[in-house]
Amino acid sequence: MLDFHKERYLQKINHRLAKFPVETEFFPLTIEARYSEYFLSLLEKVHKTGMNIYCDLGLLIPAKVKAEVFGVFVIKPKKHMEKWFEENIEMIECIAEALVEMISTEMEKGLLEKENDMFRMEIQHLFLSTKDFVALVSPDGTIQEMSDSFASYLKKSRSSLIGEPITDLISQEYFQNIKKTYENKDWNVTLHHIEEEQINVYVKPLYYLHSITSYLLYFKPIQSKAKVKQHTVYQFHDIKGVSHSIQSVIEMAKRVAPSSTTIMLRGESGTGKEVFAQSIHQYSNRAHKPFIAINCAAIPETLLESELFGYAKGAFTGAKERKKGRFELANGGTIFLDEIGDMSLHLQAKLLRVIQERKIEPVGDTKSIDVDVRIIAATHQNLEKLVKEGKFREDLYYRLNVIPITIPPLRERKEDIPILIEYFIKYWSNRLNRPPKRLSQNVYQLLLEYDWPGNVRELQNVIQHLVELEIGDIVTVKSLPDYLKNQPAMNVKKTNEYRDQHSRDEKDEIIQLLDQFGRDTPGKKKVAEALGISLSTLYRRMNKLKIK
Ligand SMILES: Nc1ncnc2c1ncn2[C@@H]1O[C@H](COP(=O)(O)OP(=O)(O)OP(=O)(O)O)[C@@H](O)[C@H]1O
Repeated sequence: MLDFHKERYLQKINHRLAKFPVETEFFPLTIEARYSEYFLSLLEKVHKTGMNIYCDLGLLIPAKVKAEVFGVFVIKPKKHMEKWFEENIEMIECIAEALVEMISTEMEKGLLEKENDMFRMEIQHLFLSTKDFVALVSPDGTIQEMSDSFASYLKKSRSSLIGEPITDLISQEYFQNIKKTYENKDWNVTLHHIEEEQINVYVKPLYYLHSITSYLLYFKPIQSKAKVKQHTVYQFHDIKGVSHSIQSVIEMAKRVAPSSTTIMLRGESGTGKEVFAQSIHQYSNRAHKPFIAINCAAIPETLLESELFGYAKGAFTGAKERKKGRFELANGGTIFLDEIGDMSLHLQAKLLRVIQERKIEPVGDTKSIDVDVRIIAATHQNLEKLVKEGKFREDLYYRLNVIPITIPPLRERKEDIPILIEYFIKYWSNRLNRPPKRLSQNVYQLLLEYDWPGNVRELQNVIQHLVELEIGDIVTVKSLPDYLKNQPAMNVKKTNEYRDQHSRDEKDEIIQLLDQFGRDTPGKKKVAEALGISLSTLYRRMNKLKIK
């Protein structure tokens, strides 16, 4: 994205040319057709050739970034100075060209820095979002980056590990072996932090100009010992929201949590179904037993069967030993069957038997095993429609739908947005090690007006993005993703309470910015820029809010 500060650059040129009787204007390539055809054709010519043109309108110099023309500076004589201009054109051209060149260099540098920042951010994002256990280590053994999931696996925070020596995790001897590696190698290591945990580490040295700049280490727990996630992280107090609708859902969930009744969680994607499932488990007397989650849509049918019910030794090629299924692993605790609407009819029949008989039959085994598991199912689909279409068994539907709990979409409980914003800002600032930011009034407004099709998960992602991207203390509209910036004006009916609170917030915000940037015109210009509004709008708001 091009960062062209037109006013600043024009000021720069005019300042340097101040002692000459000339004036400068800048024209982007996309200007309105109110200019004469002659002038437009000149602009086009400069654009196409990338060369200066001297004509009766003045001197036209192309403004370029990375050899691409993005606009044209026009330097023309002041009134009655045409003759002087003509006589001194060579000197003016020489100075002006050098100035335009300087601007280009400055912009290219800015662009490069921006690209570097973006690249760094993308890399960071990758390490934050990948489920793989990876670390980037410098040749002296310092951890430069580490995936969040690997840090969680080590029960540490990612930021506390970055900058630390890798030899805190693996032995010095292994690290020396890694350094001797010049191709992908596969080592078997024992991590210091996890007793008796055998883990494979693959090494990929990264080169720049024939020398190693870092090592990418890819850790993989040895399959037979790989653990299924059994712990929960959420409890009811983690469910943020003040709306009547979310509060009554929490109340209902708390009421039914202690018993072992089957629960069906309904709600759009990202509304918090898994958060509720974990909280219900934590609130039940099974809390100290396992909570096992499985996403029925994410695993192919053949695998899903053995994942759910396990398999006997020799059940198929590769089944070298008996494997427990998730139902068995959840024994005494809770199983969370996410995206139940995506389960095949064949597996639905098997699941129905488990519910009716409280027994499971591992694949390739004739003996069944007793299990005592509470089932919490979830779906974003319309199960009634699936039943009608013959895609979901009616008998299973009734068995699962004993207690349906529907979590409302975020757009129907907008009162929850402010508290969620505050919560996620705190969460991501801590997690990313950034000072907490504030949102400008306009950003706040746009977030309140947006429809949130991805619900709380989407809001969380947006806030993460803002905390990561914004350099200043206040997040302005500029930093919002385009789809939020450009949303059509919505006719959200704000309650008076909202409006009052917002006026107070807005007043505080403007006063704080004025204190920061100053109350003179340049200061106010900066305030307006930070708020993403024009100077005149700022004056109007100051008047309305009685700010002196
Ligand atoms: N009320 C809430 N308070 C705090 N965080 C929430 C809340 N609701 C959802 N979240 C967060 O939003 C994200 C999505 O939640 P979750 O995975 O439970 O949604 P889901 O309904 O199960 O989504 P999907 O159907 O796509 O699996 C999680 O990171 C969770 O922490």
